Amino acid sequence: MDPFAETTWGSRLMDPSLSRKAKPRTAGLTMIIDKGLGLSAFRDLLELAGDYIDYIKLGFGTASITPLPVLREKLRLAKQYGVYLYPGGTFFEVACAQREITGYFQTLSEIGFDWVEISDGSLELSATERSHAIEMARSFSFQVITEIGKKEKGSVTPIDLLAETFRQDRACGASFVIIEGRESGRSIGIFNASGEIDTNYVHDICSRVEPERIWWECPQSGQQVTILQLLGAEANLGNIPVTEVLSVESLRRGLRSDTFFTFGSTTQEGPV
Ligand SMILES: O=C(O)[C@H](CS(=O)(=O)O)OP(=O)(O)O
Repeated sequence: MDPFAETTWGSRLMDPSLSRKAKPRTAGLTMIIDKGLGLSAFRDLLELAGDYIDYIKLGFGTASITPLPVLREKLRLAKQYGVYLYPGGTFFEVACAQREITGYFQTLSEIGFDWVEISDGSLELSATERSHAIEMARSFSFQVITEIGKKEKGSVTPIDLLAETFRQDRACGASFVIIEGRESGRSIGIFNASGEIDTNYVHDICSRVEPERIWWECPQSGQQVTILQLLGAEANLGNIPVTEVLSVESLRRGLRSDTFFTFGSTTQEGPV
């Protein structure tokens, strides 16, 4: 039970209709990256912050080396807390390189996943191959997230190619499109070598696609602040470290100095 919800001010503070929509939501989504949490830590995380987590990505191909009973329990717990669990895009790319896409989707479906990620960060997929993969995932009844961007250091997707890939992914049935930021958030896509954001590029992207369908991979705290200040509290954020969920939610609600006057305070003038 939230102690603040019991108080007059607290009930207003925590009222989702005033600040944050309750789950399941379609905006202000938070995706976190799980790189190998054990079951106790996973359960703890959901117990503490399940209300603020929309998606959990099992990073890389870790789903395949997690003991199956543990994986199944993670899926069960995630569903119990209204969180969508899905394997990272690299796992799909491994299956792709092995020409095992059908087996990949079949296996994930049998285990009980509902969402998959289609990406080509480490390999080349033609536009036709990419569309085919999305459509095949949809034929297995998966909800699809795609990702745009190469994992190579210094890689930036030209805006025309990004917009066209986005348009095509959505036409094939992708629900959301991730802008690649990796776990580092450096020297890739919207980030320079120091992790600073190219805000012009971000605005260009938003002007060319449906911004509400984008997830911005933002592993670093300063990057989360910048994106939320630029795009608003309802921007979708991804690759959030497991220890940062409450911190990101605090940013969204103006409960941290960085966004205090942007989202938190409704009366910014005059004495308290
Ligand atoms: O989980 C993955 O496969 C990778 C990990 S990272 O973001 O490149 O560090 O992410 P994805 O966005 O799914 O390609």
